[in-house]
Amino acid sequence: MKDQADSYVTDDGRTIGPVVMEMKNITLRFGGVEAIKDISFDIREGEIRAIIGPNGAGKSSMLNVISGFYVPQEGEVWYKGAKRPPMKPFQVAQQGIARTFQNIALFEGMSVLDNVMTGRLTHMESGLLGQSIWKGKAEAEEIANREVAEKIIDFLEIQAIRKTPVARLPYGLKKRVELARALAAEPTILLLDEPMAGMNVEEKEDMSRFVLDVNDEFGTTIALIEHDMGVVMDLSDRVVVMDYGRKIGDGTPDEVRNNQEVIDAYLGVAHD
Ligand SMILES: Nc1ncnc2c1ncn2[C@@H]1O[C@H](COP(=O)(O)OP(=O)(O)OP(=O)(O)O)[C@@H](O)[C@H]1O
Repeated sequence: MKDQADSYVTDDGRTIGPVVMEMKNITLRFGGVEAIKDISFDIREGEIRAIIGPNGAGKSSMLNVISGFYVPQEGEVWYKGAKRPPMKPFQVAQQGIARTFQNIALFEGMSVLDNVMTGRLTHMESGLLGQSIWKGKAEAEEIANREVAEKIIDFLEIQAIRKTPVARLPYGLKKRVELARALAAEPTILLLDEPMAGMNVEEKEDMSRFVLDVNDEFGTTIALIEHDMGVVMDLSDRVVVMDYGRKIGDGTPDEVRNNQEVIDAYLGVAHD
C-alpha cells in the first residue's frame, strides 16, 4: 500500500499525487435506513476514482456527502489535510468541489454558453452591489469568466452549439454541457454522477474520452459513480465497491474484479 503522502506515476504516465480527500468512518441514516455504514476511503490528487455497486448500494448518498448535500450522522470528511466543518453545498463548491447530476440539471431555456457561465458563479467576487458601484471591476470579471467558459467549450468541442438553447440538444450533448458547466468552476475535485447513464455506445465513448482528457489536460481529480462496469474498469485508477451501504472492495480495477465478495454482490448471491 502506498503511503498517503507519496506520489506515483501510472502505467500511462500520469502523476497521482498525495491524498486530497479522505472519508473517515462515514455513516449516513435516513430514519431507519442506513444508506452508508461506517465507510472509509481516500481520493488522491489527479486520480480517477470510481464508486460502484448494485442499485441502492449507497453510491449517490456517498457522492452527496462529498458534495455537502448530506451531512453524515457519524464520521469525518477531510479535505486538503484538514477536517471539514459542517458546511452548505455552495461552501463546498467554493472550496473547489464541483459536480454533475444523475438527472441533468441544466437551465433548458438558456444557451449552452450561458449555462456554462453559471459554473463560474463561485468565482464571481463582485456581487450585485459591487457591480452597481464599480462597473469596471464587474466588467473585467465578466470578461475573465467568459474566457474560461469559452476555453472549456472549445476543449469539449461544443463551440458549434454555444448559442443553442439547451432544450434543443440531444441527450448526449446535454450531458457534455453539464460537464462543461462543472469544469467552468475549475474544480480541484470533479464529481460525476453516472456520466454515461442513458447514453448509446458512441456517446459513451465520447464521454469516456473527455473524462480522460479533462483529467490529463487540467489535472482534475475525478470521482465518479457509474453503472457501466466496462467504462469504470477502463477509466479508473482505483475503485470503491459498495453493497447495501457497506464497502466490500477497494483497489485497482484488477483487484476489484478478482474480489470474491464483489463478484458475489454483482451476481446477486444471497446476503446473511
Ligand atoms: N433522501 C432519502 N430518503 C430516504 N432514503 C433514502 C434517500 N436517499 C437514499 N435513500 C436510501 O438509501 C439507500 C441508498 O440509496 P442511494 O441512492 O445512495 O443508492 P445508489 O447506490 O446510488 O442507488 P442507484 O444505483 O439505484 O442510484 C437506499 O436504500 C435508498 O432507498
